[in-house]
Amino acid sequence: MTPAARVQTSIELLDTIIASARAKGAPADRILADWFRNNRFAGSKDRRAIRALVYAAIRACGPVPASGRAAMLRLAETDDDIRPLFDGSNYGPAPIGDGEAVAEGGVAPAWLVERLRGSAVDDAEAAALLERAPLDLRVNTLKAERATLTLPEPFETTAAPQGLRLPTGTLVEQWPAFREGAVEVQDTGSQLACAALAARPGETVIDLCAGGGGKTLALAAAMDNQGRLIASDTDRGRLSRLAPRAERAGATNIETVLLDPQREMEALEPFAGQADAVLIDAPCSGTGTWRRNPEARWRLDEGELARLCAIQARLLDLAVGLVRPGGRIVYVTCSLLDEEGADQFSGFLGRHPQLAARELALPLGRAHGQGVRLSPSRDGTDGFFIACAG
Ligand SMILES: C[S@@+](CC[C@H](N)C(=O)[O-])C[C@H]1O[C@@H](n2cnc3c(N)ncnc32)[C@H](O)[C@@H]1O
Repeated sequence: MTPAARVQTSIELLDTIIASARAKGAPADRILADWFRNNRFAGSKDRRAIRALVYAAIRACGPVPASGRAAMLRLAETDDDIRPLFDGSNYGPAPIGDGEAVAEGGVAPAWLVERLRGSAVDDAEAAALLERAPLDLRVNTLKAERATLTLPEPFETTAAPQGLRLPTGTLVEQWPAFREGAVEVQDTGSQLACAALAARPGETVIDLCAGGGGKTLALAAAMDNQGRLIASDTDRGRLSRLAPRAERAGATNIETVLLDPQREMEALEPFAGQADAVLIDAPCSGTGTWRRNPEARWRLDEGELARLCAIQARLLDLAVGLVRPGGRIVYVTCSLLDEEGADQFSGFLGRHPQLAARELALPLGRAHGQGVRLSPSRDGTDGFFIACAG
């Protein structure tokens, strides 16, 4: 493909991604993967270039752009290589017309920028939410140790006890160490969220929103496979991905429990008052993960945010009935919005005066409200709010 044809293809893909974001349909990654599968004439260099163009255009536009072309024109304002490719050549984009609409730039839609400012996220911190994330790994101590592990490519260690960092795009899935379960892909912030729970061998631990089990596997390793680790979620599809991952990781103490939304306690009743620790990795807006998923800014609206906040509050209250006296509840969101983090947690403590915030000794982050905030600009991790009550 010519460079101009790559730009035009990216514009058309952006049109599909924009329509899908408005309709809450397939995510950008899936749309790209489908296009690559159905258009084999695009070679690996074309695919790489198109992916880079599409994601750079998504990052360049704050609010949802009117069209893929307007989004690409926004990117062209900061990338001098793109503008000359609007040359009307075969398969390339038409020349730029006088006064043609250019999409709005910025970090996010205006209402969301306001909410971030109101959550003490300054402009530099907000901009860092859109930088490209490195690739972080966690060494799985059920199979290996960071100090002695050898890998095919050089790596740095991170502040997480078993964290490694490699350049974005490293193809770790092909490494024997990955296939054998010695390493897992996991952001350093996520690793620290697990460390905050300080799960110990022999304990009863509930990972209430386990999803595909990214954090469950880290908890199993911290527990050295000893004790009970209950992984629950309302999403059957996500939860079903946990078993093969656990097998690969050599994690043997995990029990999965599928929850009925609104009636979660029915399936969790056997564990009422039993848990030493409950991790709530709550569903949230994901503002802290825009580095990986910049298009999420276009999918969120105020109604959805309010809906997520209501679920978070309900899950926090529910966890109180699961912990034994003296047990601990760790609340985590990958968001920098206070309504999902510091304010949500304070509201929770206000409703449960028998509980108090417990101090977290994490190697990164800074105190925020009654918990800790991790941010891409200061900590080099995804954005998180993490707090512990007991
Ligand atoms: C942030 S994700 C969890 C990610 C997961 N812990 C990991 O590390 O890979 C939030 C999860 O909460 C789940 N969820 C949503 N509503 C829930 C509810 N009412 N009870 C339990 N889980 C819920 C979602 O299905 C989603 O998997």
